Amino acid sequence: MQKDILPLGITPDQFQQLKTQALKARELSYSPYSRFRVGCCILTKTGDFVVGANVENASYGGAICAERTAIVKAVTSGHRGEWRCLAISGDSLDSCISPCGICRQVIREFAPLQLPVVMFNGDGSKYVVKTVQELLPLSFGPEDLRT
Ligand SMILES: O=c1ccn([C@H]2C[C@H](O)[C@@H](CO)O2)c(=O)[nH]1
Ligand SMILES: [Zn+2]
Repeated sequence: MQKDILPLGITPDQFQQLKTQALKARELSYSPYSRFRVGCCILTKTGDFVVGANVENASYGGAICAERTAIVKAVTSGHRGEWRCLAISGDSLDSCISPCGICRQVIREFAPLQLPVVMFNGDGSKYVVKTVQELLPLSFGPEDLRT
C-alpha cells in the first residue's frame, strides 16, 4: 500500500516523530549561560532520527548550536547525504526558532537545497517550513570548489 506523504515529502508519522524528538532533545541542552534551550532532529535517508541540542561553554564563543550538534552526530554515524528533513525547536511558545547563519551554512554543506527545515515553537503547536535554498539563497557550497 502507498504510504501517506505530506507536501514535505515525509509521512505524517515521520513528521510527528521529528516534532516529538526535536522538542524532547531540548532536555539534553547544556545552556547554563543563555538559558536558551534548543533541540534538533534530522530524518536521514535510511529513516533514522538523529537528535542534538545546544552545548555551551564558559568561553562563550565555544557554544555549539543544536543543529550543528545533530549534524556532526549524523555525519559521524554514517548518515551523510540525502537527508529528508531537519526540525528544530526552542522554548518560546510565541515564535518559531530559526537557525543562525553558521548553522545554515553547515546544513547546506550536507543537505540538498530542497531539504525542508521545520522550525517549531516551544510546544510544537506552530511551525514554519523553509527549504535550505530559501534560508540561504545564492549559497556557496562544496560544488563551487570543484569548478
Ligand atoms: O537556531 C539556534 C539558535 C540558537 N541556538 C543556541 C546557541 C546558544 O547556545 C543559544 C543562544 O543563542 O541558543 C541554537 O542552538 N540554535
Ligand atoms: Zn546555529
